[in-house]
Amino acid sequence: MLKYEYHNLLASKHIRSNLPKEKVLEWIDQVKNAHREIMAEHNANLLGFYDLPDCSTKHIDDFIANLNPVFDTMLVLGIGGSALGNKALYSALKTEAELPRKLFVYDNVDPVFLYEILSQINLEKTLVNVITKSGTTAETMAGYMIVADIFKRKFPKDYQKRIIITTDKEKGFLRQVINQEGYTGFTVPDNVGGRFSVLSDVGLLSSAFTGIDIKALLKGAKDMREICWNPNIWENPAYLNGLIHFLYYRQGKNISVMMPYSNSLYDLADWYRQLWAESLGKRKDIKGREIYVGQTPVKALGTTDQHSQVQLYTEGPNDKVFTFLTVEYFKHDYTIPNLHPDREEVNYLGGKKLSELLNAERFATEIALSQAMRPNANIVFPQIDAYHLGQFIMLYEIQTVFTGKLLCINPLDQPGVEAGKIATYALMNKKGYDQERTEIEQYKKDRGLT
Ligand SMILES: O=P(O)(O)OC[C@H]1O[C@](O)(CO)[C@@H](O)[C@@H]1O
Repeated sequence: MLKYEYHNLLASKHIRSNLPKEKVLEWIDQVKNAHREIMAEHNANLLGFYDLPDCSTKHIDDFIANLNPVFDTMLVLGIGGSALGNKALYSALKTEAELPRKLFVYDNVDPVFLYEILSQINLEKTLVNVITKSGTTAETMAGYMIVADIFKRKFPKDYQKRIIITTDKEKGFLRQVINQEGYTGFTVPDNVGGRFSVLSDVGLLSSAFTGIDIKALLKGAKDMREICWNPNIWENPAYLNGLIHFLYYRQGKNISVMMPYSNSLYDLADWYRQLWAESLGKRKDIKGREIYVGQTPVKALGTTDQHSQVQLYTEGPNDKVFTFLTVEYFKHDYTIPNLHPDREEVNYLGGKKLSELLNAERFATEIALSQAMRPNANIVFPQIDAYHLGQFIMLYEIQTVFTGKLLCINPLDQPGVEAGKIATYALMNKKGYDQERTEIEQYKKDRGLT
């Protein structure tokens, strides 16, 4: 299992913090309530992500088994929850698991980024996967229309076999496109929100395509879920970590830094950023009262950011909780040769493994932060594989929903994203947004922009 090391989160002789174990214990009743609410919502079928590890993957296995072997690349067009999990899994495993097929994810509308991707892939060998739960997201729609147009022109006879679409099972424009064009369709379950959907078809299909062991991924998630059903916080890392982050947040630690000591896990921190930010950053509580809550997630990379961020982390405002991601075993490693045995400046490194240096530096940063009274946790991956990634995903999904309960907000919605989407529609002349367009024109006038 992943190891969750939380000793540097609680006050001790090493961490002078305002969070002794006794303070955590004062919250046991609220934890029980939150647990009861989560169980009730799960029983009412509202928390679909809990059940994803039990779902059959036969449709994915069959699709991959029958796929034209010419395909060696998948291009995902999606954004947010329809992209970040796919990227995180692929980046984590592409080298460690020596994946046989490639994945590109176009999750922006930056034209140069699209050009870059299209100039690197062989269209003949590329399967396009358009992923959007709502089927309306402007960024994904724009990418879809450009790429589908290219494919239709280049492969007029069989473009339908080169594009697949993952979207709601009934709703939305793209479901109609699937039916009209004859594309193969995959489904984002109703009761699974975008940022919780990586273990559904959204993330499983691209993973299975690239060669990731999706059974192991789901098994990891399932094993972590078993642990995290437990209302006892000392045996439930999702609840304990959620509670501690919540209590620190109440003490003014507004920032949660996730710092993998592994380039392969850096995109996993990006996946976490969306999960934590979109789920917990809320203006209103569940009763509709304005509360403006949320802890800002930040990603940092060890050791790289030791030489960029750690000065701030140790001596700047004490407003952060840190989470290291550590890897015990790296499949590919190097021994540093003792190139200058008589030079003290470097001979201490000779004969050591790079992974040994990496993990020593991780531990050194833990010590430095602890000495500076900065609470920090460590999540240890015995190795980077699908099984442990599945555990990590389930751990953080449960932690996020649980923390949302403690904050008395709805961790499953994202009303704040709507304002930007509506303004974009108005600016791009989408039908039905005349009122907003008029307001924007006025705004531009007031700012002297017209
Ligand atoms: O899968 P969709 O519907 O295209 O949404 C993409 C992303 O956009 C959001 O709705 C808002 O950013 C996210 O919650 C979601 O993951």
